[in-house]
Amino acid sequence: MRASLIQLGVDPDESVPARRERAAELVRGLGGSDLVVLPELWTVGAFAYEAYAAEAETPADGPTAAVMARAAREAGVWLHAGSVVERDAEGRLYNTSLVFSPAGELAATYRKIHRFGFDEGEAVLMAAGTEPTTVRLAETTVGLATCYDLRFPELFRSLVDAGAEAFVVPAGWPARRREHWTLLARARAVENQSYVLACGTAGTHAGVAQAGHSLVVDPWGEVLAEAGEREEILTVDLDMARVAKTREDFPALKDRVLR
Ligand SMILES: NC(=O)CCC(=O)C(=O)O
Repeated sequence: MRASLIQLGVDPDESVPARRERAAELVRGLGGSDLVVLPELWTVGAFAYEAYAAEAETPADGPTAAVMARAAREAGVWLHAGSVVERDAEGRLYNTSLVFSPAGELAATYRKIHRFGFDEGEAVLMAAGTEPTTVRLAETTVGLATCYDLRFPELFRSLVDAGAEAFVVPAGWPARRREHWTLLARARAVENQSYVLACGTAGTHAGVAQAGHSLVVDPWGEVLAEAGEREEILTVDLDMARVAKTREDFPALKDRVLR
């Protein structure tokens, strides 16, 4: 599977509609990939809490879904379009990831389960998702997680139990905890003997400098590709047979005692 991660810059001087169109253009340029990934809340900015409500949309037919569905279709790729601020029928907000098929159909959504901010920001403005989610794409079972979820290994283990061979993790991770980002992405890959595709944002929004450093980690924990701090696209060929091979050669997952 050829996967491309778009480490998008979130610049407060660029309007959300302009960024949507720019992201769509980047997706259209990646037509040779099987899967394209965008970061967490790249429209509004993960830390731009005061803008969440104004930018909230519906996952099925909101402005981001419309532009991303078209981009997936025109590029002929599976598109993990990162996450948007979702508003549900009761007015609750969620941090919701959207996955589109190459036909431009919404194939999966995932509401972020672990909200960041302790007693402020996302943790109080958003409701928590409750459903660990996998999606079958390009002959691969992919587990979905978002940013802060990376700190909760039990979520990833539940995704492995549901068949995940790779995890896609869109994020808006701050530069001041970059070491944690890299370490946790590698840990989730090693302990679950799975690929990790972790796609963050670049730039500074709401006064929070973003880490960038999106990375792709193989099931042995090796970093196959890592971005710098600026906007960048990573393209990596993943040998999905390596998941089964790693699990067979070093069968630690079979030695689990606690379930
Ligand atoms: N957007 C986020 O979930 C940020 C997570 C974070 O900053 C951290 O876990 O550290």
